[in-house]
Amino acid sequence: MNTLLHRCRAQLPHTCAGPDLIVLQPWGPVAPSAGKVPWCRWDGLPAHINSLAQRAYWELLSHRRDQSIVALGRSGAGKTTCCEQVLEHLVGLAGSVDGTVSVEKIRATFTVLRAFGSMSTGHSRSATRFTMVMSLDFSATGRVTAAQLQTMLLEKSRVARQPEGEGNFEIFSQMLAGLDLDLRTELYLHQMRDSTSFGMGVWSKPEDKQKAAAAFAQLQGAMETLGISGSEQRAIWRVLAAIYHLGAAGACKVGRKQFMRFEWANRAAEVLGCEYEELNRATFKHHLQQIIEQVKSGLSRRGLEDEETSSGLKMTGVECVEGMASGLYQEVFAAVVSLINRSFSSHHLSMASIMVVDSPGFQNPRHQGKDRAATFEELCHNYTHERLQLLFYQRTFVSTLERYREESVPVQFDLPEPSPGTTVAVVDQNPSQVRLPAGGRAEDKGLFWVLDEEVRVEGSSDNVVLERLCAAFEKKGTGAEESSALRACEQPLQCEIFHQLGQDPVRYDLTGWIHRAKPNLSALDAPQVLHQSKREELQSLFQTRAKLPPICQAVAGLEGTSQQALQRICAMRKTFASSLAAVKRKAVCTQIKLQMDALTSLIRRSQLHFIHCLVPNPVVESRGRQGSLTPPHLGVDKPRAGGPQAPDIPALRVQLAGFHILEALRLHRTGYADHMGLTQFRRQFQALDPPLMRSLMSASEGTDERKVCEAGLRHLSLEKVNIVIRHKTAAEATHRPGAKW
Ligand SMILES: Nc1ncnc2c1ncn2[C@@H]1O[C@H](COP(=O)(O)OP(=O)(O)OP(=O)(O)O)[C@@H](O)[C@H]1O
Repeated sequence: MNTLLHRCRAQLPHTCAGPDLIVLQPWGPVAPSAGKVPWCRWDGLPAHINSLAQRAYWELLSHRRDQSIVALGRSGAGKTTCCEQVLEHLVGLAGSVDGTVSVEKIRATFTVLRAFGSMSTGHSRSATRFTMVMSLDFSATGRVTAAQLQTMLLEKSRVARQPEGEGNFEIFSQMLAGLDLDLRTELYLHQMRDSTSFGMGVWSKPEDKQKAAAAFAQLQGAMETLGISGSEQRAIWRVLAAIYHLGAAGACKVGRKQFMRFEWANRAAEVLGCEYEELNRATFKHHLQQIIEQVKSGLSRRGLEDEETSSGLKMTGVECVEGMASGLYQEVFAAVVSLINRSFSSHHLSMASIMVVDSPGFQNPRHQGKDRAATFEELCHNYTHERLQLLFYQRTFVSTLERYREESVPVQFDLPEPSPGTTVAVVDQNPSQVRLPAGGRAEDKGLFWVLDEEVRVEGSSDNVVLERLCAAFEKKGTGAEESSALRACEQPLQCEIFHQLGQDPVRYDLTGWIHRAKPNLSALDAPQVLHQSKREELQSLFQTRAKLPPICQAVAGLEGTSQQALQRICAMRKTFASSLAAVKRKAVCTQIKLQMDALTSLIRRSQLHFIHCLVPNPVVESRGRQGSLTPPHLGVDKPRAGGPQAPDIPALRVQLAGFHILEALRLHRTGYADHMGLTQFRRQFQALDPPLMRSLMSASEGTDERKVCEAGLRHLSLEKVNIVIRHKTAAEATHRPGAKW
């Protein structure tokens, strides 16, 4: 038997509501003095974000349970800034066992991550383009023992292709502006191409180039703080320079697949420390590359045939070069993550961890006043965001109501509708893996599955993908628009997904998506080029990645020595192992879903805290666009003046409603804010009244629990505490205090 004590809300006037924290940026998406964030609220009180960090820390110490802090919100709402602040605060508050983890190193990590993983977009000057979990491990005495960074879902295709008006990863412009002359000459960057390569090295004003050079100096300082040696840094610049040369080399658009400008391709090979022919083969001649590898590893011809079939549509020369560039970038990014982890690793024993999760924010071109439809990459970021939102929904509403029901606690509250699961299903529903909603059909697959299937069908097209999607998810008839999660637009190959619980629909253009879902064999061959480099510094930097199973290639940070780190790595690998067939098929879209599954499986067992970041005054919310259904509250066009602006109330309403914030507050007020098991109650109140605790102890061994508890609580003047007696669930029965769930 297990007694649970519910504290009434009336006794807890200061507890936080369902959403742990709502952060409102005072200055809008771009700070007036970028870099110096005014960390104060409207009323000038100290920022609340530190209180949330503190609460997670105390929960970790008192329950000995892992904690996760997840930031949610639109792109540019301040999630990364919040995550950095949380981590800095935790490290400053708890202190480190031996100085392995320090506030300076956390800052340096974010400087490095911003350079390698962010870019300037219409939403933000530094928009994150990957998802990360930064874990801090704590000892039993509450000090930080180690940290580990894991990253996934890097938008690597950005290296070669950017939407109009948006930039490449910041590191390229920083490096091209800031490298010293000697290194520049060594890497053949002293003489740049007239036209830009992959959109790199473009500065609209001379000051921008100066700023980029200053940022590069800062980045080098941060890398030194993290113990990244000069030779490791040079190895990184070599790969980045090679990507630049590949962009300059380009590919012939007609005839044989080959580089268009031989001399630039030759430079790429030289800085990578390989022969031109090797690079040429890895980029264009995958068939030959596979034969060589299979002869080396002694595999049969059968495996080769599978590979050929899985390549689906034929790749063009341009796609080959782009794939090689993005594959190289993924490897360099992973190497940077593992260097950061090296700097934070230790062998000290840890009790539990706090994981901080940051991901690219929700994005809709309409927020920037743009008329274009969203891209496949934007869909992937929106999917990531909604998967995390679904976690919030399940924790805040589904689990809480389930607990009330199990414990027969009367609470008048209906599960809010719709759930973020509705739009998540449009993207990743697989009828063979889930119970279908009423009326659902076995062939109603989500976009990712449809794309992975169609890419293997000879002669299939984007149109077929859209048709299958509409047949599965578009509802027709009266009132369909309110309940549908998707609708086809008037424009060809376009559809609208009703994200954010229908509050913020995004119009997508599916042109070329079937090509996006195609495994890019050049990208898959890129690691080989690095592993076989003749340059020692490259070899030593990338050899450790060579030992990783290829299924985990897209996830970085799968190295670590401490017990906590190994547990996290194990949780991630398990997810990929569960869908080995898709991984073997190199199914691109399924792997996006698997990366998200890996992230959720990592944090699901921990106690979750959410930070909802809101943008108070988005650039422009556009009115009634062609082909898109704009809710009336979005139809506000506002001129933007300099300085702080008054908040845009309709836009804020959309964000609040899109998160179910008010419902979460309502459940918090009508339900019971806190609950506590008998064991924990005993631990917490032991010192207050030892005789009461003794009687509670005996109560759990068979006497009338309720009466003893009531008497005891009266004695402690806690009459409003609600006592529920119930049998332990199977999970609780196997749970040992202090052990992980
Ligand atoms: N509380 C704040 N007040 C003012 N400016 C802020 C605040 N938080 C963040 N900013 C600024 O807003 C910009 C975007 O912040 P940040 O990169 O943290 O957003 P984000 O939500 O992580 O965006 P994305 O999802 O695109 O990565 C930065 O220039 C940052 O300096």
